[in-house]
Amino acid sequence: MAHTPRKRFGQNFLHDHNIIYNIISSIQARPGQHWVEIGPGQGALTEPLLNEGVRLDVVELDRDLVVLLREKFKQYPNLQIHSADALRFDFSSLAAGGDQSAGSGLARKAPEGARAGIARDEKLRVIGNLPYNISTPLMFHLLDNAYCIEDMHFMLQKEVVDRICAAPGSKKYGRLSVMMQYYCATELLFDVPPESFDPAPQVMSAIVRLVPHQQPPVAVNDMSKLNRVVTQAFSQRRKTLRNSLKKLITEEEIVALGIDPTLRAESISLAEFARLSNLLQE
Ligand SMILES: C[S@@+](CC[C@H](N)C(=O)[O-])C[C@H]1O[C@@H](n2cnc3c(N)ncnc32)[C@H](O)[C@@H]1O
Repeated sequence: MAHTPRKRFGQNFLHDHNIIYNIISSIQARPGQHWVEIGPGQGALTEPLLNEGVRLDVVELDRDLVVLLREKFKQYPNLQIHSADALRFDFSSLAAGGDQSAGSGLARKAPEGARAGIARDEKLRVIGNLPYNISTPLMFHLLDNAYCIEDMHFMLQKEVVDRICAAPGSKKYGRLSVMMQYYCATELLFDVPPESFDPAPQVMSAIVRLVPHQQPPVAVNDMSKLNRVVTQAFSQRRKTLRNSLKKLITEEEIVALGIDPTLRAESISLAEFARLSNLLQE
């Protein structure tokens, strides 16, 4: 039976074969790799991925779609379908060694005491045409398990991809840019127009590639402090640092770090935010 797209689950199904082909070409899936797809829907990306010979776990919230997927892909032994909310799903349980290992030190909740690392070819490769309303929390949830993730490819609102990839000095540069770039190398691959989906969303979409860093790109003593400084600085983005951060850091302290306190948050690099955050007491 045909499935009627459900707005509450952010269902905009991809039907443009050229876009599907471009996605599959750019991700370079190889037989034997372990992939995870979030929100497989009716299987627009699932089928070509399975045909690449990968091992695939998919996580789908809509139970009707889970039934449809089980029927449609019953001949594929390389597919595991999880009827679950991706926001609560324990992705580390899928990786080789489960939650026993940690490597980069970048996992937001790296398993305690484990430093051994996990081999590159055992890491998960993640893909998803994400429901736009949960895309940001879902990316941060996945980054909790960055140590077991090789890379992630997501279809997101183009506006969000632009913000993730923005460099200092750009109007789009903000909290999401700084925090995502701390965890990952980010790259916009290509744009996807609304008519590629059914139903067509109101906005342009784009594909982003996120590759978790093996080592932190800058030294941050405490991620919650980095988050606090960045949030505070961008909550008043028109103000200079000496004004926006005055409750947290004095002007003299900013100067002592070699940072111009008359600059605005949008010109401050990740490395400078890291140095500012390392000054915070509590
Ligand atoms: C934008 S659609 C993409 C569907 C399909 N991948 C495609 O490209 O046509 C988003 C999918 O994510 C599913 N979804 C929504 N919220 C979810 C959640 N919290 N966890 C897992 N899947 C979810 C929806 O049911 C839907 O299948």
